[in-house]
Amino acid sequence: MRIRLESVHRSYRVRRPPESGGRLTRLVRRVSSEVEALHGIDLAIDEGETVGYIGLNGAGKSTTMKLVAGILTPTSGRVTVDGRDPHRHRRQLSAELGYLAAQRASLWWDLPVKDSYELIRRVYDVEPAVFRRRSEDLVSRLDIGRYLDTPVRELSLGNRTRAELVGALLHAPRLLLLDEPTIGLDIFARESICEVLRELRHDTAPTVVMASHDLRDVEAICHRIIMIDDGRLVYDGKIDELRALGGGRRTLKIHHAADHRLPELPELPGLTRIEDRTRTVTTYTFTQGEVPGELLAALFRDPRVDDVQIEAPSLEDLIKDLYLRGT
Ligand SMILES: Nc1ncnc2c1ncn2[C@@H]1O[C@H](COP(=O)(O)OP(=O)(O)OP(=O)(O)O)[C@@H](O)[C@H]1O
Repeated sequence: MRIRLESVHRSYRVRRPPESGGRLTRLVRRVSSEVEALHGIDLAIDEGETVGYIGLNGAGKSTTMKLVAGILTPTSGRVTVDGRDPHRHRRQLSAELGYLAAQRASLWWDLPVKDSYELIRRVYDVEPAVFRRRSEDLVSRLDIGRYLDTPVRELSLGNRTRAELVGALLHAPRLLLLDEPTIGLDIFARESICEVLRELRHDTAPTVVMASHDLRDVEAICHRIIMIDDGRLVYDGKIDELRALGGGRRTLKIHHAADHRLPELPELPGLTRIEDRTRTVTTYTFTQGEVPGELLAALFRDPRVDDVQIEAPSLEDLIKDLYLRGT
């Protein structure tokens, strides 16, 4: 499905104790004010794209997801999904939408997992044979077969999230909104979820928007990153383009004996010592091609140097840079 946001603003009205006044007044009186969560967001996501929507706490990610799902309406501006207002056409949209959010349970809390799935089948009118094939496949890939008779409320967070993901995919949605799908999960739960999401691309290829703090998941699933900060868009591009922003930048990490004084590295353009050095690791950044081979050879020959690593910056480093530059 195609998502468009045009100059979208969204604010919330909040009621707070007044700034001034005695303790009693502050206890009982409330004044209204507005919190602006989104300040004019423009974005376009096309059919079948997999987008990581990232931002710090309170940046406006969940607000955007709720606008796209039609749960909220913008204060001003326009949101459309396949050309339609998702709030006004919420019923039609729900047939095409899978929405998974840590704070929003879709399965029935007191029912065994398999009964919730049967209810979903009926709500979305999925043909029994198609439903059986799809549910067996998802249940086995997410490894939750042994919990099908367990009420949802008794599941651990990891198993509940896996069960919720099956529930969100049973009707083969064309749009999948994932709000922090792997938060608090162990490595096995995260990996099985990421694998299923990755395979979707070759299967039903829905449009996927995943809000996440976890860049490993975003890297594993998404081809594009949209980054917001304090309700404003600060980056929109392919992950490969973001990596290219790092250019030939590399880090040189020298692992050495505690407090070993390294020979002074020559003053080279672009070779910068990083100040977070520990007693056993000293780090520099440099531009590829600007650290001479003989310097590396000298480091390798030094008996008190244990290891020398040259690395491209991680996605996390590049994103930190973007925040520092953009704010
Ligand atoms: N129901 C609400 N009432 C009042 N303010 C709200 C409400 N929901 C969100 N906000 C405010 O809007 C801003 C954006 O919140 P939002 O939940 O969209 O951010 P987020 O990027 O999803 O954050 P997080 O990563 O912490 O989940 C924050 O300042 C938040 O406090």
